[in-house]
Amino acid sequence: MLMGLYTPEVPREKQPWCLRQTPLHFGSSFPKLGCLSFLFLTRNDSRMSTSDGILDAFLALRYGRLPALDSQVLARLALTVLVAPIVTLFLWFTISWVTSPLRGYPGPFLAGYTNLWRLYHVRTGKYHETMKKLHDKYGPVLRVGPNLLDLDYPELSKVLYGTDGKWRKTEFYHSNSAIVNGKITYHMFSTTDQSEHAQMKRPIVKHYSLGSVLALESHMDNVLGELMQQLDSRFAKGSQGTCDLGEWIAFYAWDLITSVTFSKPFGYMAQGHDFDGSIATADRSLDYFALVGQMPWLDFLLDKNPVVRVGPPNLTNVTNIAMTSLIARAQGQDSNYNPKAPDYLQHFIDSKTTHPEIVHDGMVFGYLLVNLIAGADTTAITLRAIFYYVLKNPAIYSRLIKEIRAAGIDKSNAFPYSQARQLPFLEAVVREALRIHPAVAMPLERYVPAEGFTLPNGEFIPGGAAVGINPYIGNRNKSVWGADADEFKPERWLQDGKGGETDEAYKKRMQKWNACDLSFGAGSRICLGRNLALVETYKLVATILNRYEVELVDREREWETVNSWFWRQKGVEVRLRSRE
Ligand code: HEM
Repeated sequence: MLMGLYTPEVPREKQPWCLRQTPLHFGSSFPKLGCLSFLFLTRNDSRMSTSDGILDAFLALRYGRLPALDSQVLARLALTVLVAPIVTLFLWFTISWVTSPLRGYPGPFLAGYTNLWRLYHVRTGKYHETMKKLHDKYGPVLRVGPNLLDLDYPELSKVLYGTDGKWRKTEFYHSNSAIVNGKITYHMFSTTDQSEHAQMKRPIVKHYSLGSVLALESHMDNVLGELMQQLDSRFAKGSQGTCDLGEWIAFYAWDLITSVTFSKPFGYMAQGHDFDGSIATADRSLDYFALVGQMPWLDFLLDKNPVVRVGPPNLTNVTNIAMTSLIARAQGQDSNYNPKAPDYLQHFIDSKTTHPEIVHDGMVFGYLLVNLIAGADTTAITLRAIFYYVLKNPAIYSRLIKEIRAAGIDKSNAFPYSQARQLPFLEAVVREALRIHPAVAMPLERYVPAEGFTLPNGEFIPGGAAVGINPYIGNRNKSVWGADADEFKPERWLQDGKGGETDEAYKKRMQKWNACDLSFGAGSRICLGRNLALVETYKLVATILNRYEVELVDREREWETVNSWFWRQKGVEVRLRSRE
């Protein structure tokens, strides 16, 4: 019977979308199983046997002929219609579980049985911690879903996240999409189609190179100027209240991304709060994305259904700003724009001319939204992690201050990137903060290519199974980073003078670590904005610490973190004093 239900001849990618979300070997059998459950539930009724009652009901539907059903039969039919889906689901999950090729992989029983298990753990906001404990218990390969393995093999990053595009993103990413002209439209981050992705990326990728990002430095300096002015007047001079630096970092990151994108800050720093609620709404959207991604078909029920839209919340103001800026610029009426200081909007509009066969207005709009949605919170998370860990460790703080102050940059100016980038301890701090607190802390899911894959421990994963490395797990793997992998130790990124590490050995170690560090992802889907994020980060940290003495209000207090794909934090409260 099982063989009859299984239809391996239908290629997985040709199966209906919702069935592709199911355990890989059993997906197309769901409707057959449903019919079987229905027949099973109706089998013993003397008055509505499978051969008469169901036939009658079928004829009624097909030819409009009313069957001769009495009330008992109708009650039985109604009950069956209600119970059949439940029985079907139960059978479906059970048979899938029993016959799954991933069945031998270790993990909690429920995880292998249903994705609801993962959905529950994502909902707690502590997904990464649970997974870390489970890896400690079960080892490097952990079954976290009927068709998903979480791998603690950071050395496989180059394979899973290669440049050949063979390991396709899973449908986890699909809910980050919109319906445009009646069609679901994905953007560069959410498309799982590698050729569509390459086509989207080609026209704009050069604008994210380090050289292009540095051409935006004047925008960044303006934003830093505004930040210093606000921090001076609100916290560092006069009545000295405490400053929620974590919150101000978010204002900075959002104002900066809109400045480099539209030549106009959102205005969070000027107003001193999330005045339009967009920052909070972005958090809610991420909550939706992280949850629904565990069972992607939910997005069709909650967001893409034609009747009532339930979620995620709309980023109305963000989309409005993108739309009005695009229209004003296209009509030559954008008073914020200075042609001598180009911005992303101009680059995107120009790409319509350089790549007319690919780029249209809808894509320009998509590029703008990706910049705003992917570029602000991620950078803010990294900056918060830097300040939190540095301020918690007085020795690290002193060493960093000494290095920054020795550069001799006037404290009333924004720190130039060219100078900040030459500070080795600052670099070590940035890299360590990205390692210990990656902005993305859930697995970067990919499908194993058709031929399958053999793990370093010799186990084989069949093609079509989903796997992922979670940057949080990989970045704390003790065999790569050492026994102290859970500690914040920037020195680990420097050449070990005391241990007598040779230049050659240091170079080799860095090569290995660079290949294992997934803080920005890797390969063809590596973070597009990493240069922008790093330039922003170096400049902000150096500027603030050059200008102010900063201390945590309570060095013993832990911050609060919530993991919704982005691992965001709350509570970096500081006192600021302008340096003499
Ligand atoms: C410190 C800050 C940042 C961190 C830690 C970060 C992290 C990441 C990670 C881990 C991915 C890979 C996701 C995956 O493979 O599933 C990613 C992708 C991406 N990031 Fe970032 N990001 C940061 C800043 C930015 C900025 C500033 C931008 C844009 C302005 C940006 C745009 C993107 C885009 C477009 C993708 C998708 C790339 C693709 O699929 O081709 N990110 N980021």
